[in-house]
Amino acid sequence: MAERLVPAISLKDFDKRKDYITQQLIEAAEHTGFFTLVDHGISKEDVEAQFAISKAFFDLPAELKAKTPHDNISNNGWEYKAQLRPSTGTYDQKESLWLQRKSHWPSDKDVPHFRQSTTEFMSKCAEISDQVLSCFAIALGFEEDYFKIANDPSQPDCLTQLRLIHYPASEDAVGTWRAGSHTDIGCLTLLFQRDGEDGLEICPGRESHTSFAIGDTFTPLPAETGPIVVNIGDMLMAWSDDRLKSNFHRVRAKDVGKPSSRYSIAYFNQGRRDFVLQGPLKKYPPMTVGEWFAQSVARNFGSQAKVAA
Ligand SMILES: O=C(O)CCC(=O)C(=O)O
Ligand SMILES: [Fe+2]
Repeated sequence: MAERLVPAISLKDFDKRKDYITQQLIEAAEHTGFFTLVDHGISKEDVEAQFAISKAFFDLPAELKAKTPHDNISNNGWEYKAQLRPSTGTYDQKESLWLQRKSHWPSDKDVPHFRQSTTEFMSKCAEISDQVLSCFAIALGFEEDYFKIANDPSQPDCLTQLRLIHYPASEDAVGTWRAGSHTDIGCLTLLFQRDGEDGLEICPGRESHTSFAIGDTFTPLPAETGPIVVNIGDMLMAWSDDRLKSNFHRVRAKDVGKPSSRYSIAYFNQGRRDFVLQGPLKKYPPMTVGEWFAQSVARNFGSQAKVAA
């Protein structure tokens, strides 16, 4: 394990401080890889409320969760220990619910206020993502709203998703991978954690030397309710002509004792399917986000051929 700096970047007074925030974001993205956002506009209470909604869903009996089944084509819905990781050769020890604005949602009868609260949470995540991505757009030499347009979640072809995740407590989890090492396929991920539910470990893309960072050095990133952990995905790496590297991360069960449950929430900015993706230096040929995704899924998941972050 290595000590690594994970800078905390404040989004306070974003419009007034945008130039300075842009400098901080690009410095962090180019050098440390991971960073956290504070003063981002989602209160700690709102994050806790969203986690409470997530827990209420995962506490439902399996037959009620299965009313929102996972669909391999859209990658939306509830999956239980179904994500096979090439890095570990085993299934991640977790269940998750993938959502898009227009996907199939759990009913409010099963989880009161689920849809409205979660939709509002997604909108706030979209606003924060737009702020960060507009800074990256400027630094990369794109128009300021380039990523906002490329990633507009109100458009029907937008692939952006929210993922509620639960790693169940288990007697036999010691030494297992709750989530195997990977980079996210999309553009930019906002990750919410809860106080005390550690397990996330990171390895910046710049410091990894193997295809899944196997054998590379990882650093634990302690869980805290409030700050948002941000990581760059493969799509933004391609879109920046590899200037901003995607970052490896994994979730490990504790080595001793019974690991308690862990909840996390990830918001994946994944672009609009029909948008043509190309970096400002044109290092790679132009390709639609949809084509790029299909290639990336085949590379990362081979025969399992399903979209997963
Ligand atoms: O639960 C976490 O902290 C990580 C989740 C994650 O990496 C993913 O879903 O891609
Ligand atoms: Fe991830």
